[in-house]
Amino acid sequence: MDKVGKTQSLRDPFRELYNTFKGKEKFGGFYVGMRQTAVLLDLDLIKLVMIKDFQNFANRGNYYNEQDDPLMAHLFNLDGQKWRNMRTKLTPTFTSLKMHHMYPTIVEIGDRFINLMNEEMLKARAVSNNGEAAVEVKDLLARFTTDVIGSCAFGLDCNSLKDPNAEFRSVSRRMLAQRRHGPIAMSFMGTYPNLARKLHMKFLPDYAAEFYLRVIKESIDHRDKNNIERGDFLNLVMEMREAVDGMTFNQIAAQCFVFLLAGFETSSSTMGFALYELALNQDVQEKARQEVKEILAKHGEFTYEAMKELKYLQQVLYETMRKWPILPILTRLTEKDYPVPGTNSQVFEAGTQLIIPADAIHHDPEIYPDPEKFDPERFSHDAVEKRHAMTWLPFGSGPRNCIGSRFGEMQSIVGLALLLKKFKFLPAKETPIPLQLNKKSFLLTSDSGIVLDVQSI
Ligand code: HEM
Repeated sequence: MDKVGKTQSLRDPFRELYNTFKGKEKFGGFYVGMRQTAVLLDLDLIKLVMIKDFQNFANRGNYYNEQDDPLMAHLFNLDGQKWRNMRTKLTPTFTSLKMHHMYPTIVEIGDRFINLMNEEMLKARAVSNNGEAAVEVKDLLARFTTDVIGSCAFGLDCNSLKDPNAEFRSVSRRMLAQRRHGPIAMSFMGTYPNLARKLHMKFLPDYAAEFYLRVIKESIDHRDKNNIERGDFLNLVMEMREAVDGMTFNQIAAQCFVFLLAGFETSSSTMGFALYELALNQDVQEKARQEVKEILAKHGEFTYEAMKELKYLQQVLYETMRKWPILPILTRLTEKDYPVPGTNSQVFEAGTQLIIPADAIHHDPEIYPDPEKFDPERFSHDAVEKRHAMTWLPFGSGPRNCIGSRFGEMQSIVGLALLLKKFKFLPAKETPIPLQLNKKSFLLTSDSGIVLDVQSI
């Protein structure tokens, strides 16, 4: 583990551990500081933890300090009854009906995104000396998803597509690139949360907290002053102020913060990985493009129903998320002592941190033969039916899974379909093969963006 952040990324030690002990043990263990940690190696045990015996593993046990760092008391970090109440309140955000309503906005922003991609391609070609138009696509994708989540969830125009240095995008970019603390302080906060809170230790950099709190406050004030009701996420959380157990401004702001952050970063990274794989696998790219063209010709325009018919593109997305799960490991905390079924009286003691090595499972050759191969056929209906339910975990699983999975999937499919219709993606001279990962990030992300040769078709 001490190589993580230096020569290894977070996924690497878990792959090693999984590959060494899988099939021999149901779990492997070590200590992080004073905390007992078990890495689950058995799919049935993972299913028990995430679904069947979920009541005993509902928490993640992440550090947050509500007093000094209020934005971090969000759904991903909350535990216990606070999490349960909040999850119930936020669940209606992405019902089918709401997704249907948001869809035209995503396509509209998508069209602007395509224009921007075109401009960037022309600019790159104009300065190229080898005929390539080498474009860094990941930041463009993040500008697309920032505007989508800003608009769909908050009715905000984040302006990221028009202006690359728009405050919204630049603060988010800086915050994701730099951490407030190094690994020692992070481990201290995880191991001694109560002491860390007494020491007023925060997670978020102050400039980011100030920015997000200001933007969220301005949005709420604007809606209050002008009596605006839009039926979106912001509306939903604003209504919670009036409930008997009403939420404070800081509690609302924390949920807005995590929806903004998770809304753009996860989907844009996933789409970046998808384009990278499509550039290296031209046959897959062509097949996906043909599907997009056929479905669009059939429907005449890119409607919600048309999007739902893009089955092969969905397989491309699922295979991308198998190879490149944005959260390479998932975590749960043991609440009460748990005798591990099928073992010789082994017990997860209360307080044991459990790790589900999603990335390692996704690369197990016994589950996915030739795991480095990018093969969307792995996600045909029949192939999926034959696999254990815990073999694909990009959105986690069970009651604590990703609350925005359907929205993330929808915006990724729309973005990819619009891109494939207009552009062809190829590796550029400076595209690193294999892709280099950012070793300091908790999230799986490429080291220096994703540069591809973009051609119009
Ligand atoms: C491709 C896109 C996305 C990926 C790959 C992704 C992945 C994940 C994963 C792996 C988890 C942890 C699940 C677990 O522990 O079982 C998670 C949780 C979460 N995600 Fe996503 N996510 C995506 C999009 C989104 C979007 C669009 C939103 C909101 C707008 C969102 C909001 C959240 C929140 C709030 C949680 C915490 C849920 C809880 O603890 O109750 N995610 N996500």
